[in-house]
Amino acid sequence: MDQATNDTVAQQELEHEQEFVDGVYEQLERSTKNAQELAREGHGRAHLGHEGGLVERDAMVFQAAKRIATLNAAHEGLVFGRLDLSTPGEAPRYIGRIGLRDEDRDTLLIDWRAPAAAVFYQATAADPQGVVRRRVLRCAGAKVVAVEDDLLDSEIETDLVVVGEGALMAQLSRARDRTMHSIVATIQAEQDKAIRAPSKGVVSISGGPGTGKTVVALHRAAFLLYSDRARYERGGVLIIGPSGVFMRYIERVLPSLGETAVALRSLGEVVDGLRSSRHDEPAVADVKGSARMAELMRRTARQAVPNAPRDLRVFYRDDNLVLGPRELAAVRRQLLSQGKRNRQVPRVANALLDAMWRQVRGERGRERGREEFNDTLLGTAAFVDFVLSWWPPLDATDVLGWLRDPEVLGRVAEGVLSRGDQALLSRSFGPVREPREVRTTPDDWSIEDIALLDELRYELGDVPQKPRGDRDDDNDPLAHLFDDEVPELTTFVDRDAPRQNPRTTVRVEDDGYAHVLVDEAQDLTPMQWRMVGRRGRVATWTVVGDPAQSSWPVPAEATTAREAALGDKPRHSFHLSTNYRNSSEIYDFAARYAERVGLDADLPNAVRATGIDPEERTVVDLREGTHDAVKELAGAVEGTIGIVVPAARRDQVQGWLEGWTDLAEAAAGGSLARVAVLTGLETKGLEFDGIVVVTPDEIEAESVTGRATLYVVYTRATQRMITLTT
Ligand SMILES: Nc1ncnc2c1ncn2[C@@H]1O[C@H](COP(=O)(O)OP(=O)(O)OP(=O)(O)O)[C@@H](O)[C@H]1O
Repeated sequence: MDQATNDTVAQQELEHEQEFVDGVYEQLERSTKNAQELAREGHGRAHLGHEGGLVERDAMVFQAAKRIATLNAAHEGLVFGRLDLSTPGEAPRYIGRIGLRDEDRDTLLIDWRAPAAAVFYQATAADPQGVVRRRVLRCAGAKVVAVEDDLLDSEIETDLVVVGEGALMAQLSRARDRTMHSIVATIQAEQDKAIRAPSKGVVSISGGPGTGKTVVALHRAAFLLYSDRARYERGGVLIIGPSGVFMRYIERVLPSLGETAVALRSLGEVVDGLRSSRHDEPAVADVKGSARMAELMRRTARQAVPNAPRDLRVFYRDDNLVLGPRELAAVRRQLLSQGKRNRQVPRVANALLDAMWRQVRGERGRERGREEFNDTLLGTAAFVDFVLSWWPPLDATDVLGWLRDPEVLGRVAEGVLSRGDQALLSRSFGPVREPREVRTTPDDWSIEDIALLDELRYELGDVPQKPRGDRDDDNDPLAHLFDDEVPELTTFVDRDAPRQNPRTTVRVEDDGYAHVLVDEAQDLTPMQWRMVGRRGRVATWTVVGDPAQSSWPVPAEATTAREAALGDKPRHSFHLSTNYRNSSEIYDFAARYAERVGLDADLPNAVRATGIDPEERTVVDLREGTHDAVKELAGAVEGTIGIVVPAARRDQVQGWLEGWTDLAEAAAGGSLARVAVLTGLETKGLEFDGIVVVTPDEIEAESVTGRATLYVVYTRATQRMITLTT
């Protein structure tokens, strides 16, 4: 066929597909209207006047709202695939982001996750699995702009035409914007296997940079929700990634696949009510992340409250009752031997009463009996105040704050941390604060502290919930402490604690999920594995990572913690071997670096060549050199540009960038929005069309794992990379 004929054929195919796609969008409109109608009808049920009507209403409105959300989310690129099969007379199958039936309930569009769509991803020329032609439709909104075909079975006599250059290459060469996109149209066979792996135990997905680990893991989450919706929607799916920037980068993928029932959390946001985006400096982070901190937290959770009263004195009838430090220490030990500290809150008063009752010798006191003794003391303000300040319900943030006192830190760190490590911790926590005067704020905590706080939450336990209904008040002299009628003790937790401390955590028993997906798993510290592990005790897991990109200095310790978190669940491993991100020139450069510095890297195969090698420049003036490099890239690439800098230069370079007005003019759209300044660690998981690496040797020297970080940096660019050395 000559070129003109080729173009005509391609045009005819486009028009033909457009007709089909138009029909699908019309059906989408009808389905949305039907769902809205259902929602309205559901609301009507509430007027039926009986309770069943309300239940029905809730169920109908809920189902309708879910359907409407799915239909709305599916608009962009709704139809993306078509399969022509070798079975004579079988109509082509169209594949979409969601499944759709027409008014006669006949299948119009197959959900990409359905078994009938699997061959779309798995068929190859070597093993066509009954597929003659696979077609990818590229759409802009509802308009079909291109079709890309693969003829898989050339043995079969067919009049099907084949157009396009290949969907994958077209997809890989596109300009990058600030968010990750779904790859439903071009999932590759090895990726598809990991996505559709059965939901048992732990699925680990490994592979070098840019092999699609993140995007595959997200599609797997969507697949699990589709294949076992009741279980995963009810139990929840938790997705953990390294940073807030990364979470924002990936957050659109799942909604674009029609899934919204997923919790996306960075490592600084895993604990409800706490949020941190600040890392400690590497040396401090190494101490805080180490498994030794578990013992330190255990000991801290058992310390006496700083500034708590040291003795309790009450005069009862004829006796002067005194519990001094020794007696109080014995009561403390006895309470702690019965379980977690906060769980003992309802028992504290009784334990103290027991210890004091033993001192009642006077006849008048003995005669009146224990019950009256209890009533009298529980009605005494001094006693109640003592209970509250000696054994208050504790929040993890308060308890971690105790370590600001070097004396407390020295006590709990004895034999666990060296003096040098203790000094690092002290410096990071800052000076002692007056309890209850200067409260801690969320900004006080680093990402590394969040895992310590979680450890403390579990060590402290929850204050038992107020017993309801089945309380045995007669036999439990303290049951009334949990009754609304005794305001002081009850409302301290309910009212004062949340007001003074907006970070009061929810109960630990609410933490579990049905599926936990950990991305960039090679970077979790042992303490973070403990934190994440607690969320997935009964969950199925997907664990994604590349050991060569790890910035944790003691891999063996992290492996042990990871194994403990995953327990004895069965494991299934998948390995991805093609780098879809970097041009082959850029990846060759990165791979050579990895070999040179002795990283044990898993080197994937980069499939896309651009003919442009990365450039290593030596500059006299770094500011000017950076400016010129960014300007050059702004002209050369359409999408995002990353300026990667050592942490110590971040503010400086950010300042330069803000002053470069000529760059804003040069950048497309007259804005610098597509240019970002990041540290090496912050680039984890992200990608940019162009990268300027400012002083790579300084990035490498920044931490003991600086070489792995620099390798990560070298594998972020899709099109162009310039390194600058002075
Ligand atoms: N089958 C595919 N079709 C189109 N694009 C793909 C495919 N697989 C991966 N990509 C693209 O390749 C890029 C890299 O993917 P991703 O970020 O998931 O890789 P990764 O293995 O997690 O990388 P890293 O470990 O380096 O952070 C993304 O832009 C992704 O959309």
